[in-house]
Amino acid sequence: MTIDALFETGADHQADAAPSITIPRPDDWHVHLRDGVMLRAVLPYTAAQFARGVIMPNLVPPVVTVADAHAYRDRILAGRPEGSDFEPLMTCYLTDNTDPDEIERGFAERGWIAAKLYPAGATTNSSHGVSDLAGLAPVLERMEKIGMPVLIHGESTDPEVDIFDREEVFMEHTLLPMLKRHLGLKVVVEHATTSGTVDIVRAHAPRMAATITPHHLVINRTSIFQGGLRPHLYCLPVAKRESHRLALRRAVTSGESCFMIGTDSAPHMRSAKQAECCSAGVFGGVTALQTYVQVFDEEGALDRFEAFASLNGPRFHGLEPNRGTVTLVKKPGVAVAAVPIGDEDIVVFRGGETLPWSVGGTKP
Ligand SMILES: NC(=O)N[C@@H](CC(=O)O)C(=O)O
Repeated sequence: MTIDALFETGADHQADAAPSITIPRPDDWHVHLRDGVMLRAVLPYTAAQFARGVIMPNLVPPVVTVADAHAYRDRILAGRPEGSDFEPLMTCYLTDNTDPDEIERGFAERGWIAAKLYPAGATTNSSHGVSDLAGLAPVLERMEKIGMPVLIHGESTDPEVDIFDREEVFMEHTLLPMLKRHLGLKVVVEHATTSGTVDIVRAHAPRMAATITPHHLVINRTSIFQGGLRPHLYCLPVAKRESHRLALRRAVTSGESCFMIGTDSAPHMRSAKQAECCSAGVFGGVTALQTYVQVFDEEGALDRFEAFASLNGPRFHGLEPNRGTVTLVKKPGVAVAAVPIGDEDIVVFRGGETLPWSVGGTKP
């Protein structure tokens, strides 16, 4: 990593004068690319920011077989912009009927690198998820044996549980017992949102890790209601109170290897967000790196950005870091406000706002 802080003055040198940071190209360890026209609309943004992406399998119908994963991977590769070398890392969607042999076959063939566990009904397109966690034990045992990580959407689906407590209840009642039952299982808690979760992850590292989104580092639950209801800030797990946001910022900037990028970029059409019943998901793929690096800058931790962005994820998954580099520049920039799709569009998280950091050049 190099940090260039050339505080030259003079208009001619304005671009060169901006502080910048160059790191190995980062990966997005949690991204929803969808399919069809939406895939083709959003993929260029993720491919511009990240070298690889762990592709969430919650399509309709979900990615459950090795054949499904191969076919979806081919559609992603075909949807890449000209010249892009973006590499999709596939996942499979666990259900009550998942066959441990199919899981192992996909992992051995590198058809997928991990399996995603959605408790049934927890979030968008999770109705085929796992309703009987005890019944999943043979699958988790197999994954433990072959060293295949499970990526967990960690929220209780009990409708009696307050929505702001669902992650905490899941951790206490489901995740901690699961970790005890499967002592060798590699686990990623996806989109961690609470201080309790990051403490649990720390306590179980290195076999455990967490992805943390850009939006959970910059918004809290009050943001969702600031001046009125903000549907484009609604996602699951829902943002928590300020003390949790601050704990997440401490976690990502701590330098600990168990925290990694995972944008949870989750595009929904504007009409699905600005609706009587708003879909859950924040479309953060366009402004992810600008947001993460801003947070590290604000926390005085730019020297730790490389580990979080580019090294921790590959290390957890047993992959090499990327060879190319990306340069981020402390130069104000404005991302597109929305990405058009036919007659509609998808609203971009922090799109249209002046952000203090911009993405500079990428070297393959
Ligand atoms: N994060 C979200 O709010 N939504 C995701 C699903 C998920 O990861 O929970 C989506 O697919 O839209």
